[in-house]
Amino acid sequence: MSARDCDLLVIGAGATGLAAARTASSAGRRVVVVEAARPGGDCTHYGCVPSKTLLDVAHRASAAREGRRLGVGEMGKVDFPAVMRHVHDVIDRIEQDESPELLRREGIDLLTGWARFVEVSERGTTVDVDGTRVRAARVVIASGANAAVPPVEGLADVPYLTNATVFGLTEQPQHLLVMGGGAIGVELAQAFAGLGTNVTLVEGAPRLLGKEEPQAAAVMAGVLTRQGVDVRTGSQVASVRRGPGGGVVLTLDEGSEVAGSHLLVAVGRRPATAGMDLDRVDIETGQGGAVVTDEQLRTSAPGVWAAGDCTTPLQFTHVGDAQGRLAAHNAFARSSRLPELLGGPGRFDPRVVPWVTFTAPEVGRVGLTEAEAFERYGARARVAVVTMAETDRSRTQSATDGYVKLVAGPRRLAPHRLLDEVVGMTAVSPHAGELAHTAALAMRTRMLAARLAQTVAPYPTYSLALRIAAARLFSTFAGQTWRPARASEDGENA
Ligand SMILES: Cc1cc2nc3c(=O)[nH]c(=O)nc-3n(C[C@H](O)[C@H](O)[C@H](O)COP(=O)(O)OP(=O)(O)OC[C@H]3O[C@@H](n4cnc5c(N)ncnc54)[C@H](O)[C@@H]3O)c2cc1C
Ligand SMILES: NC(=O)c1ccc[n+]([C@@H]2O[C@H](COP(=O)([O-])OP(=O)(O)OC[C@H]3O[C@@H](n4cnc5c(N)ncnc54)[C@H](O)[C@@H]3O)[C@@H](O)[C@H]2O)c1
Repeated sequence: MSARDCDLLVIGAGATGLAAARTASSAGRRVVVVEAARPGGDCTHYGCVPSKTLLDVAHRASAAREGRRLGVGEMGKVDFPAVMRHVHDVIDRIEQDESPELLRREGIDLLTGWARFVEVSERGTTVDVDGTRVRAARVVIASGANAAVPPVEGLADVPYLTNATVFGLTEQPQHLLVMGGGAIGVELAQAFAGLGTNVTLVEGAPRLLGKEEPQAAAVMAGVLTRQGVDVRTGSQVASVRRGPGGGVVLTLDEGSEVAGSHLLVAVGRRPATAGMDLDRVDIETGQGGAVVTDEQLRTSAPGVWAAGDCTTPLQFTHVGDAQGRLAAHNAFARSSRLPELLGGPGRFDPRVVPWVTFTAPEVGRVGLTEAEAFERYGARARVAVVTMAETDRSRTQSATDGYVKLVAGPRRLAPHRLLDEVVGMTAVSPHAGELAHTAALAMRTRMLAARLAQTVAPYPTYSLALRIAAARLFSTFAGQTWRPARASEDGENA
């Protein structure tokens, strides 16, 4: 049996593991990364990259078809196999930034195989990788997550797709059934519909995008329906069976049936923590098998940190990247008494994490929803909304679905309206993700919301809608002003 020694062993070469490995190697540590499959993980191969590429093509196809209404000649015919080749070309190009050769040049030793814990002690950790023993002073677990498969009757007996297989399609599905109306379900429903597939989207909860403002979900349900997606909310899939001529038939809990050629299961993601012998070394796991960590990303075992999708409900690449860097930093922190900037340990703060659903329009979000702000501050939380229909940029782009909503809250020690700060933003608009970063910057720096109102935004941009929303927190603009936040989830506010 061969053996290796290193300063840091990272389990998983996804976005999180690579961030940890690169942080430690650039600080001069000897780093080994163990990866069972290919470097890049879900984001590069089965997640962000293929889904955003597919959405981009679908948006182009939809725009080309819509162009007829605006006086542009007929276009937008889709060659599905060529689209999928393009998706894989993009993956291949991005994969080059994570290749084993490049990692080696960065001083990172990539070991292919499956990691299992053998022993953890104050002196270090031993991990087995398909027969090779790796001894490491410190370990970061970054093993990611897999598609959850619900215990629905008959599901195991029919062919179904998940994010791990849907981007491997080479023939266009004629009718795609999507189970789950969260981020994956909504993005891929719009992508396939834009490419010309019939799509039925079945969501068990009363509305789509359950983590977002109800108004955002209502806008997206309207947009998808207009694009031809059959949106069934409040419908649980009770059972699944093969269709008579192939394909799949879903029986919904209210008794109706819906048939399609393909089924995509997109009902959430489960931390990938099985098969690593975590219990053998007393690494605590919690809900759904997630590795339990503290704010410094320490696990219950000495010398072992964990980060990214295997630990957090915030399953995003940028969170994995931030946590991976932090875990590697903390693993070699100079003293627990020093602040992070001077080499002490840092804490992960989940409050100011933006995220984006990359539909058209995008749904960008950071911080609290209106209802969450009401819960925290009561009616002292204030809300200002600008609709896309009143935004000149949206009018010039014929993209008037959606709105920007800014939520402001009082400062604890200076509770005066003029000193309110931004505590949340939801934007449903083109480029909403970019607005989410502006709002995140305002929150991270605890900027006065009034400063956002005072900052000149170029005309005509979507950022101007954010500035006008900020202005409405303090005055009346075009006849509209702020209102106190409400607990109501009735979707009537936007
Ligand atoms: C369809 C889809 C679209 C998405 N779109 C976005 C988006 O637009 N923006 C965004 O921010 N996020 C998006 N996400 C989420 C994002 O992909 C994940 O948050 C991110 O990839 C998590 O990175 P990770 O490194 O923590 O995990 P992973 O990428 O899952 O990497 C974990 C790696 O660990 C390896 N591994 C696991 N166990 C072992 C073991 N015992 N031994 C060796 N190797 C092991 C796995 O093979 C894997 O490569 C999307 C996800 C999906 C599914
Ligand atoms: N743009 C992005 O950043 C992006 C895109 C895709 C995924 N992601 C990440 O991946 C995570 C997982 O995405 P997801 O969409 O799989 O999960 P999700 O948790 O966002 O949504 C799953 C949905 O499935 C529904 N559901 C559960 N069981 C069901 C059933 N039996 N029948 C019908 N509906 C059912 C739930 O009510 C929920 O609305 C996201 O939360 C996000 O962290 C991010």
